[in-house]
Amino acid sequence: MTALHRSTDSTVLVGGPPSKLPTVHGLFTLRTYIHDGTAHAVMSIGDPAAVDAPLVRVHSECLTGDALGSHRCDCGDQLSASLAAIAHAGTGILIYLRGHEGRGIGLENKLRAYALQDAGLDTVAANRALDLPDDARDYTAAAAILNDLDCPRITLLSSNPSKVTALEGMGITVADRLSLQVPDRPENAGYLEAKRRLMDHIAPAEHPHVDTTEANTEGTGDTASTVGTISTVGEEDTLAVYDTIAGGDEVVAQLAQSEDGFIATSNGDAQFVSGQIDRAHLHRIRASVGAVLVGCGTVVADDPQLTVRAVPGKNPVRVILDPHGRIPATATVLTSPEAPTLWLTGAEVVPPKDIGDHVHMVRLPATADSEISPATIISLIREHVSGSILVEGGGRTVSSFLSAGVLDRLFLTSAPVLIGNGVPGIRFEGTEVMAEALRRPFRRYRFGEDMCTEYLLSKSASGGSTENADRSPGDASTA
Ligand SMILES: Nc1nc2c(ncn2[C@@H]2O[C@H](COP(=O)(O)OP(=O)(O)OP(=O)(O)O)[C@@H](O)[C@H]2O)c(=O)[nH]1
Ligand SMILES: [Zn+2]
Repeated sequence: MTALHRSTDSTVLVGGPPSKLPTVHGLFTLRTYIHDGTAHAVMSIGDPAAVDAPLVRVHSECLTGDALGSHRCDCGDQLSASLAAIAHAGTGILIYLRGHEGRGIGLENKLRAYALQDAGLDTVAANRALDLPDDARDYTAAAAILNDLDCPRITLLSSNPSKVTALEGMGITVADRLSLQVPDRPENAGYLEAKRRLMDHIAPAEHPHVDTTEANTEGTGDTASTVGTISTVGEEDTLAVYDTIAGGDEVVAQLAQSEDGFIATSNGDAQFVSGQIDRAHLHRIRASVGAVLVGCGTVVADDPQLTVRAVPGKNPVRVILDPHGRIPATATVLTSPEAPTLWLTGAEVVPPKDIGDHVHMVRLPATADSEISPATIISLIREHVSGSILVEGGGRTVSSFLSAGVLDRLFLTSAPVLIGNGVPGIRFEGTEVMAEALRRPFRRYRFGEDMCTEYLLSKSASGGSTENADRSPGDASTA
């Protein structure tokens, strides 16, 4: 890299000296590149020139989204998702293109366009009403910078195919394009929809992209070396585990809890412990199973729909474990026919009169201590539904299935929040000796801010879907 360069279009490109930039995502190197009188900021990690097709984000300046925290657009989310992805990869470049504000029309015009959008126009129509181009951005500087950094072949983080075309038109090879996974926000849903409909932006698949390259290596429980990750980029991969669950007859559990082990506050407020990616993950599991089971406490507290909404897919049969008929007649699972409901109740429970056709009451066997074993419940469900079963909540139900040893797989998501006291997540009678505590092969995924640990509890789960599982620390132990 030199301080003075002639770029491809013979405009002078001047690179400034690198300095350190510690960020929430990690330590980057920052330098400016002045191109045609505009200073662009270039952040990098590692030695991008040394790898084939490093991750590159070519980010268009957006004062409102990047700096002011606006949710009108997805720029701020894309910026931080790309920095996180680059930091996670350990190598990559973010080129922050100044002068691109408002797709090149400048801040003042963008705000004029916003005012028109407030009055009902979409993002393209608003530009046109102002006699401005749909997209006035020029990527010459980005191509020149990439050439100067010796990175003419890249993996581009973007949902915009015309960015790929523009860069390729200037001699950059886009070996791959990855969409960034950013949160769904009601405030920018219309804008994103318009970008997809009118500007050919590609919607990312609504599932996490997994990278388990670091997952679960052999060792002695050294956490640093046993962390696998899901990066939030990418749309090409699904978690292979969803296919395994969909094609099998496993008992899978999922629970999201705070770092200190609670699923809700002491008032029962559970909105929202974990983030959008974990929610998409949960919906993806729902779409992969034949039945989803919750305890009556969850229905009473949350009135869940238990349907598949965040991803495409079929609704599973909803199974409510309610020995004493505690759920109200107004519960969504009883009143809304979007999916069949199996209502597991005691013999004495009288159903409401106008119960919907989608509800099938299944009587639980009478037991001496009124505690029906998880194994009995599973076989009862299997009499009515085939495929895998998801045990979704609450904490008591999931914990009892875990400690009864009937789970094949547990996804336990830990959110970076401390509730202090509240509705407990996983709790079961523990061991006195640490060496006897429950350890199993596991994989870890990063769902944005959340960390999901997938415990491979049964032999079939470990053998079935992970190459690494049988080399893991916990495999030999039992509890
Ligand atoms: N004119 C105009 N510009 C907007 C509007 N909303 C966001 N922008 C600008 O759009 C630019 C970002 O472009 P986007 O279309 O969101 O995304 P992209 O960079 O083309 O594609 P990605 O690489 O997927 O992010 C930024 O400069 C924003 O300031 C709007 O409603 N009108
Ligand atoms: Zn923006």
